[in-house]
Amino acid sequence: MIKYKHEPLIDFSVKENKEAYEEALAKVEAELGADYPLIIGGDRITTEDKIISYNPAKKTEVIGSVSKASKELAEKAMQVADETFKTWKKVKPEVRADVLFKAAAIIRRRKHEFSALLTKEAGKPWNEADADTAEAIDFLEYYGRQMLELKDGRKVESRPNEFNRYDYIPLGIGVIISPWNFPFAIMAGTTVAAVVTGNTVLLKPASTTPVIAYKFIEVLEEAGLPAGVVNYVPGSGAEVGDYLVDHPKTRFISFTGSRDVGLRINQRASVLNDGQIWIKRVIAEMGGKDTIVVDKEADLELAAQSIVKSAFGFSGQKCSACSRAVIVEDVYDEVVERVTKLTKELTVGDPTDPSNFMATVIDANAFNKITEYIEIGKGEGRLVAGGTADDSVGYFVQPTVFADVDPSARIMKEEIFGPVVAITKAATFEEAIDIANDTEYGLTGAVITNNRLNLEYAREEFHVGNLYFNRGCTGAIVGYQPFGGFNMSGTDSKAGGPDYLTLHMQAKTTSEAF
Ligand SMILES: NC(=O)c1ccc[n+]([C@@H]2O[C@H](COP(=O)([O-])OP(=O)(O)OC[C@H]3O[C@@H](n4cnc5c(N)ncnc54)[C@H](O)[C@@H]3O)[C@@H](O)[C@H]2O)c1
Ligand SMILES: N[C@@H](CCC=O)C(=O)O
Repeated sequence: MIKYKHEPLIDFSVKENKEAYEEALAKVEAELGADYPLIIGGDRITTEDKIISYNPAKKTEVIGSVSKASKELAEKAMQVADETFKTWKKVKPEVRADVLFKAAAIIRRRKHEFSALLTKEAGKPWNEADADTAEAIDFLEYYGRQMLELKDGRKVESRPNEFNRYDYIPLGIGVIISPWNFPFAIMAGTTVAAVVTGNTVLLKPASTTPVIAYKFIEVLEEAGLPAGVVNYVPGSGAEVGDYLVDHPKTRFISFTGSRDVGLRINQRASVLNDGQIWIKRVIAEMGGKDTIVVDKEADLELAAQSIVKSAFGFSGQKCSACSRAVIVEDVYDEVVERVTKLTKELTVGDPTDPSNFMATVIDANAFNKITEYIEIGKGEGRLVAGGTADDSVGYFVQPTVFADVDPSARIMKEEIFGPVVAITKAATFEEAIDIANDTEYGLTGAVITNNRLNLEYAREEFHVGNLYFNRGCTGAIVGYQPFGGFNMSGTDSKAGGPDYLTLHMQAKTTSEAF
C-alpha cells in the first residue's frame, strides 16, 4: 500500500491545466438544468416536489432540479439502510476500504469535472473548488488506510490461559447531514467515514448544493458500493432532518453546519423514542469566530497577507475563516493599512473567470444576513474597505474590513460567515490572546510572531482546536492537520485525524479462557 500523501493542488498558471478546467466547465454547463432523483436502495425515485439548485453567481441559472424526500420516502430509506446493514457490516474492512480507494481513483481521473461543478453550484473560484475536490480525494484515501489500521482492533494484554481481544464493530445506521460550503469534501468525508467502518447511511446534503452530492453517489456506485449502503435523501432540514434525527433506528448522526442546527440536533438526539434501544451518538462540527493575532515582533507583510487570504478566501464562507484580527498596538496602524490596501486590490466577479479572487456568497439568505452585519459593523467600527454589495445578477458582497472595533462588538462575537473581518487593537500579546479567546467558539486561530516565547504562550493559552503559527487560519489538510473545534464549535471530532473513524464504531472486548 502506497503511503498516504495529500492530493496536490492544481497550478492553473500552466496552460494545459487552465484549458482542462475550461473544458470541464463547458461539460458542466452543457448538463445544467438536469433532473436528479433520490436514490434509495439503488432505486432512482423521482418526486413532484423538487429542490432547485441555482448558480449563486447567476441567480436564475438552474444547476439542477433534485427530487425532495418526504417523510414517507425517508422512512423507506431507513428500512433499506436497516436491511442493508445486516450484510454490509459483515463485509471485510479491506473490501470496504477498496471501495474508497477506487472512488478516489475515479474522482482523480475526472477531477476538473467535479471542481467545475463546484464553481457553478457553490460559486467556488477555481483554486477553492480544486481544493475542495482534492480534500474529498484525501478523505477517501486517508479513511481507507485508517480502516486497514483498525481492522484487527487494538492490542490489549492477556494473562496465561486467556486470550483477550479488543475489536471495533460498526454502530448501525448513520444519518449524515452536510453543509454547502465544502459541498464535496465534507459531504464525501463524513459519508465514507461511516461507510468504511461498516455502517449504512442516509445522506441529507445541504439544499443549496445537492447536485455534487448526487454525482458523488454515482462515483460510489461505480466504485462497487452495494445498493442501500448509502441512500441519497435530499430534503428540508426541518422536515426530513428532524424525522431522521428523531428516528428510533438512527444509531448516530454526523452533522456539520451551524451552531443552532447542531444544538437542535444534539438536543433531539438525546430524546429516547419508542422502540429505540441505544443512546444516539452525535458528531457535530459547528461554527467558528476565528482570529488571527499579530504580535509586535512579526513579519507584518505575512500578517496582512494571512489576514486577507483567510478572511476572504471563498468569500469568508469557511468555518475556519479569519473573521477577527487582533493586533498589538505597536504595529496596529501599519497592519491595518496593509490589510486595507490588499483588500482593495482583490478582484470580485463570476467564479468561472479565473482572474477573480473572490466570487459570491451562497444565496439570498446569506446575502441578506451578511449585508445586515455590514450595516451593524458601520455602527461598531471604522469601515476601511468594502461595505457594498450587489445582488442584481448574483450574490456579490465586496470584501469588507472594519478597523477599531471594540472586542465586545457584535461583529467581533457573532459568526457572520461572509467576507467581513473586524480588527481590534490590544495593548500586549497576552491581552490579544485574551481577546481571541473571548468567544463561545473555539475552532481555528493563528498567531503571527517571531517571538518564540509568545508562540509557546499561545500554544498553551489560545483555546482553539486548530492553531496555526506564522500562516493563515484556513486550509487544514486531511491527515496532516486533523480538523475540529472546542466549545460551541462542536464535538472536536477531528475530521481527517487518527481518532475520527473510531467515533463511527463501538469497541467489543472478548476474553476466552483456556
Ligand atoms: N466545524 C466544521 O468543520 C464546519 C465545516 C463547515 C461548515 N461549518 C459551519 O456550517 C455553517 C454553514 O453551513 P450551513 O449554512 O449549511 O449550516 P446549516 O446548519 O444551516 O445546515 C447544515 C445542514 O443541516 C441541515 N439542517 C437544517 N436544519 C436542520 C434540522 N432541523 N435537522 C436536521 N438538519 C437540518 C441543512 O439542510 C444542511 O444540510 C457555518 O456555521 C459553518 O461555520 C462548520
Ligand atoms: N477544513 C477547512 C474548513 C472547513 C469549514 O468550513 C479549513 O481548514 O479551512
